[in-house]
Amino acid sequence: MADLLNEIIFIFQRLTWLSLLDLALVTLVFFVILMVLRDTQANVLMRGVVLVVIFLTVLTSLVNLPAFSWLIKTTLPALLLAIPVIFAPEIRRGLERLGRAGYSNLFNRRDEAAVQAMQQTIKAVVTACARLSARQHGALIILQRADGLQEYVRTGVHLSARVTPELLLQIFYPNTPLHDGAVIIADNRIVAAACVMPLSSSGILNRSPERQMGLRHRAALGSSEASDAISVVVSEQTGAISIAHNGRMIRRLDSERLENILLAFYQPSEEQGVSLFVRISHWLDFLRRPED
Ligand SMILES: Nc1ncnc2c1ncn2[C@@H]1O[C@H](COP(=O)(O)OP(=O)(O)OP(=O)(O)O)[C@@H](O)[C@H]1O
Repeated sequence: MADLLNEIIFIFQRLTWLSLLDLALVTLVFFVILMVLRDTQANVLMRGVVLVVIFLTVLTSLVNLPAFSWLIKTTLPALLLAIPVIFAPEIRRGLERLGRAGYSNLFNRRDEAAVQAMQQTIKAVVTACARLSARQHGALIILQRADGLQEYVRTGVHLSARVTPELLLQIFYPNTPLHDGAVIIADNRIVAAACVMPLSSSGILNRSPERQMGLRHRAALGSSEASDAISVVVSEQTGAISIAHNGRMIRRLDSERLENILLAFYQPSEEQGVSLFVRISHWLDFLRRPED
């Protein structure tokens, strides 16, 4: 312990402006990495790795374990190299998001027409969901945000149509050619129907009291894990409307709550409020669940 303290004092005594700049650059690199990995599964792994590295460094500096130290020194770089390989898709998405955030902040001032178009799209989705729910017609609607969904659009039937409740009702009418799969909405257009979305592997739906949740809900959750899209799902069995975002699902929404949540997601200046709002909704949903 005394050795460690001496080492720390030794390091502080030798601090210069240059070494401070050196430290600042390393901190900046870590900051950028964490920003890129924010809200991805790689972030959780990264935190785990950092904790393990800190723990092992402290352990090997406190206790003299030569063989163990050798093992750590030789395996750790390989482990660090493996992370970008394992999480290549998440890192790519994070970098894309970072690039787009800078671009949209600089050049994308939302005009009134864009806001109105977005509100109309949300209204159409909400109206369609309310009717689908009343008829107990299953539906899965994916609202694209910053992350592109082209790879999933390719799995479905290309449409490029205006978003209207009538069209959504028609698409999800049982036993019609397009009713199986998801509708993807991007830039206020229905770009495709009957799309195959990624299934969630997080197991959240299995851990929930509602074990009957099947593939449609897993696809809704999976889409929200694989991108920043918002999934709206109407259950064929119960007519219940749910929203999935960022790997979380808010269940049993009425039209008003659905509309409020969707509108909140599209208010760029209220990012903080959105997450708080969604968290509160999620919490209320959790509290309500045992009564159902
Ligand atoms: N990967 C997928 N992408 C998009 N849609 C899918 C996918 N897998 C299944 N679906 C849709 O989900 C339907 C099957 O739903 P299932 O009954 O298993 O789900 P559920 O979550 O229990 O929903 P519901 O409450 O509506 O029955 C399929 O007919 C198909 O339309």
